[in-house]
Amino acid sequence: MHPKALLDACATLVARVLKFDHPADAIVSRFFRENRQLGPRERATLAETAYGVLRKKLLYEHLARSGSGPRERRLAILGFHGPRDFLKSALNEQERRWLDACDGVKPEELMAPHRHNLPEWLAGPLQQQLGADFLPLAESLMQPAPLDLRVNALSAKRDEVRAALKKEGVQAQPTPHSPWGLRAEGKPSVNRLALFTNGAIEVQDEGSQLLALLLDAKRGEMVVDFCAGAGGKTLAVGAAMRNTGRLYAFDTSAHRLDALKPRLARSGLSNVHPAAIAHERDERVKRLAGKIDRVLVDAPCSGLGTLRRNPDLKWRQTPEAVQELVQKQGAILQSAARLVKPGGRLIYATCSVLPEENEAIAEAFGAAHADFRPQRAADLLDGLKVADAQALCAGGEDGRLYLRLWPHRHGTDGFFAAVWTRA
Ligand SMILES: C[S@@+](CC[C@H](N)C(=O)[O-])C[C@H]1O[C@@H](n2cnc3c(N)ncnc32)[C@H](O)[C@@H]1O
Repeated sequence: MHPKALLDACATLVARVLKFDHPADAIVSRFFRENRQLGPRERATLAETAYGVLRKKLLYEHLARSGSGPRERRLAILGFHGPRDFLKSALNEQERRWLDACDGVKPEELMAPHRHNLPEWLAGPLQQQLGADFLPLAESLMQPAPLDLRVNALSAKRDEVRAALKKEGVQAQPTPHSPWGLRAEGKPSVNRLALFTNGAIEVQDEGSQLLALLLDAKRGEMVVDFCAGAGGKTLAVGAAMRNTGRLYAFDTSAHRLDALKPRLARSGLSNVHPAAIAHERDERVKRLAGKIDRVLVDAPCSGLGTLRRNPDLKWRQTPEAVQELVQKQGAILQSAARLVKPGGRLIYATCSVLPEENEAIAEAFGAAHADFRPQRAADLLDGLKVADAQALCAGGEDGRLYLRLWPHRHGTDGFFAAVWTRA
């Protein structure tokens, strides 16, 4: 495709994602369906340009004020993902001069919002929470996430999968903490590999893998993944159970559970029982009360720990929506807790970085449920031989209570988990 035509297409896509009427990934997929002639490289440029603009929206809007021509075109130029020479061949002389001037702006000359690129309602609390670590977090949230894979412990060994990937031209390193993880170099498309279609690998952030590991579900147990969605964690838990016992995958969205089915078929698991529930107090939940060994509540949340993958979320979320989620999270955790049998384990997890969706929910639950004893996540991870477990945790008197993962510290999405045992 000619550079000029590609830049025009980028500007069109940027205009669409900036409407925020749908999630950015859905808008990008739709754009590709409408433009089937686009090759893989062009698609990568288009998607990364749109995501680049979402990641640095405040900075680019600030710089775009000084340019000329349509605003979306200026934003697409600033966020363009590709060689500078290629981009410049699509620009007129005036645009080239303007881009050079923009490239010359030094970070120290910028105002804080143009450096962190977060909405004020989010920047303030994060700054308060993190202090000097705020800017490193903001910077890490503007980077694309690496491609993490989870090796299906039921059917494959990590070293063998790593060697097989290498033969396919995919270089991958073992993830630092998850025993099931491989971090691929670059952005290889793994979906067409036999390793993927035969269920030996799934795409899953290392942080998600650690949540499933923390549940430590054993052979033959009764386990509930209360908010299973498309089953990312369900699949990891089912494999950890060695395809024995019974693993219920609940979710209120039948549509999301449908997406679990082909993944289940690939995985070779037959111990998973997906079930759509009407709400967290569904009859099915009541029938299983007090019978379950391990319950994972991967609660619906703001998703603000996943901004590397979903940069549009920072512009689409609102403080009001977070408050609604907080109510929901408390209610779901309380209902799901009823399932746990005496001696059983309960985990509350989110992929948010906000204390109100994390520690506050865990503390309120703990205060109201004396029969649930908090467990130190770091002790459990040590027991599972996870390297540097202490460094992955925070909270409690000794900083070992909660799993607390951060992109700038751990290279994962932002995750939180609290663990209890029922007395
Ligand atoms: C964070 S996502 C789950 C992601 C999934 N565990 C995974 O690893 O891929 C939260 C899920 O909670 C579901 N959900 C929302 N309200 C719920 C409720 N009241 N009871 C159960 N699930 C609910 C949503 O449909 C969504 O799929």
